Amino acid sequence: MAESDVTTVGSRVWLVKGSPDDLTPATVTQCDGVEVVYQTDYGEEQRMWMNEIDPNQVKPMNGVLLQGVEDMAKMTELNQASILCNLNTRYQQNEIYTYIGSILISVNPYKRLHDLYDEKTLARYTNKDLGEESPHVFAIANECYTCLWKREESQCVLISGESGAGKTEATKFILKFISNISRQRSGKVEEENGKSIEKSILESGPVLEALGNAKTVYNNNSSRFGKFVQLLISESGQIKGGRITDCILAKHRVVRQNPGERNYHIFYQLIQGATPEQRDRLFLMEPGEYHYLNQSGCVSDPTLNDAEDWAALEQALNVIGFKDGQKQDMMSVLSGILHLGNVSFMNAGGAQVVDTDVIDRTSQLLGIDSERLEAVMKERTMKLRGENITSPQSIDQACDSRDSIAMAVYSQLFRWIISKINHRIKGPDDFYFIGILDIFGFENFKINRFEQFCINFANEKLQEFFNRHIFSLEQIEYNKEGIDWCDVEWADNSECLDLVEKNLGLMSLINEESRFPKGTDKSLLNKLHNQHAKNQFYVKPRVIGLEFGIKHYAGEVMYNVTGFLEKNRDTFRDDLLGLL
Ligand SMILES: Nc1ncnc2c1ncn2[C@@H]1O[C@H](COP(=O)(O)OP(=O)(O)OP(=O)(O)O)[C@@H](O)[C@H]1O
Repeated sequence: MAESDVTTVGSRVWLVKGSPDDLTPATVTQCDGVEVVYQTDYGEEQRMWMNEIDPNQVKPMNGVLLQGVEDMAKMTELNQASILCNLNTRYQQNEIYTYIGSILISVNPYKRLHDLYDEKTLARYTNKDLGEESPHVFAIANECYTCLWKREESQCVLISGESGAGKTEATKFILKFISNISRQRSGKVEEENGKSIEKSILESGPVLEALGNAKTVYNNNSSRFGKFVQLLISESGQIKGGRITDCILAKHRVVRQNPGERNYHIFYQLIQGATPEQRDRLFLMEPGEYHYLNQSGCVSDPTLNDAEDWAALEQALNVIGFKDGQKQDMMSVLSGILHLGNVSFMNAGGAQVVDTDVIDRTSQLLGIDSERLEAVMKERTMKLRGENITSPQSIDQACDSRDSIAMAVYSQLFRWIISKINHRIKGPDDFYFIGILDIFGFENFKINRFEQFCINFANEKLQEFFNRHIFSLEQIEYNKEGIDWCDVEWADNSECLDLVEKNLGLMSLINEESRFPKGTDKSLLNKLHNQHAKNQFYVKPRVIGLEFGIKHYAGEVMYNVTGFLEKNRDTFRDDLLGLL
């Protein structure tokens, strides 16, 4: 296509609004010789008299952008507008992947694109140099794989993006590609054993998703934990084993969810998928009858089939090698957690359990003594001069203890399952590995709580790593090799991270206030405001309420401090389990 002018119908142009960098892509939709109508890509219409068109306000779009550019590192005009415009042009052509150098940008199509991940495509990207074929997640996987030998060191794929961007799906495609190439390298003798380890690694996906993913308002299969999957590769190129490292599972979801969101998938899957005998043994009821599932007003999602997913989970557990007894124990613990949530309290000189049958069922399912369980929730025991002093708890405190136990039990179950998977897939560590890091994405809701604070902090850290890797370390390397380069300006987020994690930073103030017996969310907020109001990355709202804000690399997020101290304390409370 020829370079467009700015008045011919169909031409693509940039409309300049305000500063020269503030560009909006638009198309000429009408021109009668007197007036020109521009339709922006964002749905707005702008009219101009032909004789008043200012070349500084309307610019023809560069020809290459009209078709879309596969590698944006090759674009002469590289700014936010041209990047977005190029991604949009390609997206309209069902090209969801675009490179910027060796970085792959993926736009979530939210629909299955024909042939994009089939056998033929797998073959097309195998053993090719990066850039030889059009951009694809398989090309990145292939590059990682071949770099094990080219660079003689382990490789890592870092996947980042906001919640719902497609990180977990990308992780699965990378695993699929590497497992396919590994299979091709298999010698006959090793084939059987290798196949089962590789299958177990692939099947760990549905297990981890059932336990660690949940429906949120952004994504109906949102990861609420981070994972680092390592594939151990042999010198001859086969997957010989793997390792999964999890980080910060959002435990609070087990006991409370925001409106329209759900608890972890596995609870609903168990209820919908259990056989009648299992239902009886586990005292299962409908989701709406459990306090831990009915608070958000959402127990199902039309795009999720819990019964089918339960069947897939059972099959995955079988492939990984979970024994029947272990699966039954897992189900009992899950049902035990649900029943624990239904334990309620009344006031009679301190918290008393309303219905002891619920406690009995819970303790039977969790395999613990019912009197001990009741006592841990009703009473608080402190050691004073070597003596144990017991005092009754209020209803709120008892509910708090109940929820802490539920969260701790769930997180232990999660850990236990990951350790079982790791035991199954462990392999020799004598060559290099390919690591894939997939963590929960950046979030900015109407109301953001402690969970979002932790998630966004993790993403901010990841961004720092990315910046260091792409910009700082690269520039150091250029200097070392005496390569002539001009300074690249990049948004350094280290000061924002200092605000959160340095001495007297937000994190340490939250920890300090959590240890303070008289600390409240309000007193925490005052301390945060007093200490950091002048920090350029901190936002102190003009009207003082319950919020403070952080100017993250991905945008400003306001956090509501309600529950900050309670949730932060919960992270230290796994030791409650030790009491049982
Ligand atoms: N390449 C793709 N093709 C088709 N659909 C996709 C693709 N990537 C993602 N999706 C769709 O988008 C949904 C969200 O993707 P995914 O769960 O991978 O997001 P995420 O970035 O991991 O989110 P979170 O941070 O919340 O875990 C998927 O359930 C799927 O429906």
